[in-house]
Amino acid sequence: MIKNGRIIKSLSGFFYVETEGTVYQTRARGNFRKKGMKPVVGDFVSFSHEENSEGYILELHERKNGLVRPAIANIDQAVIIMSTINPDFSLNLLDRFLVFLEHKGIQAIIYISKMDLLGNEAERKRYEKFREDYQKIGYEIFFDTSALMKNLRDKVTVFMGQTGAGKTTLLNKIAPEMKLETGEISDKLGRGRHTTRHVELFELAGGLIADTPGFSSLDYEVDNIPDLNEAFPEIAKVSQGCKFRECTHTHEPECAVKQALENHEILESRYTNYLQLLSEINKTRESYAKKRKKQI
Ligand SMILES: Nc1nc2c(ncn2[C@@H]2O[C@H](COP(=O)(O)OP(=O)(O)OP(=O)(O)O)[C@@H](O)[C@H]2O)c(=O)[nH]1
Ligand SMILES: [Zn+2]
Repeated sequence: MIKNGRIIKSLSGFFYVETEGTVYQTRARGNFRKKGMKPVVGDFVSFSHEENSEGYILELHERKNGLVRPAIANIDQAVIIMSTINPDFSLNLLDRFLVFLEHKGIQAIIYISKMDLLGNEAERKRYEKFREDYQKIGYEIFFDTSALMKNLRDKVTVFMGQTGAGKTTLLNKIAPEMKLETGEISDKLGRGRHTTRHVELFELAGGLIADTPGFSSLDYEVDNIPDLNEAFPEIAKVSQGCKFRECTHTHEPECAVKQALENHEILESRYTNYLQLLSEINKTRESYAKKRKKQI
């Protein structure tokens, strides 16, 4: 019998495919590897299933997006967890996460942890202002878990953030009954560099979530993005008014982005981070070009 479903877990060569509330243990047929395709958690697949025997994945359906580490496909959204302190809040890091997600076509949601550690009202106001600014760009920002939870329903969500930002704490708050499992994911699996990653989607708050243990900064490289402009939605929008279509918003005349910056319609920190990323991307390109020249 042939069925369609979604891979919700991959472990030791097996893929666990869920369809209509039942999970089937399957393997991938060898011909996927030959084609350089590998099923990953989140993939929609067709698979064969016979009574009392192992199923086989027959076909991978088209992916809308995917991450390499952890290997997950068809992600609806990512919650970026940033702490106020310990580690210190950084707009630069936040913008890097956002650019990475824009590039991947994954909707970003921002959650600020450790708001309770803020010293006074003035500090809190700064975060309110930051929330206002980023909401204008189009990003949702949450300071508390209950509002965040409502946004997890019917979505496949990944959580990302620096070590110590409070990922595990947040997951435990969202689903206290999962305490053991999140502890298990965080402590035993996928921590070491060379351990095989166990990837799994859990049902949580009416949606599916993937914890992403040991997500390192290398996993969200942003120096290979072909069109940085597009990864900054507010810059992309304004740049339609630039005189030159290929405007990089650095030195060109009649640049609408620089104009918007002057008018305080674009945040200075966003523009600074844009410039920094642009220069990193250009450096990477140059070093590739040099390498290629040497080979020739
Ligand atoms: N006061 C306060 N402490 C928090 C909050 N969230 C997390 N912490 C603390 O911050 C530390 C790190 O939190 P974790 O949840 O382990 O962070 P993590 O992102 O899972 O870190 P890794 O497991 O290293 O990836 C712990 O000591 C938590 O108790 C918060 O909202 N308020
Ligand atoms: Zn421009």
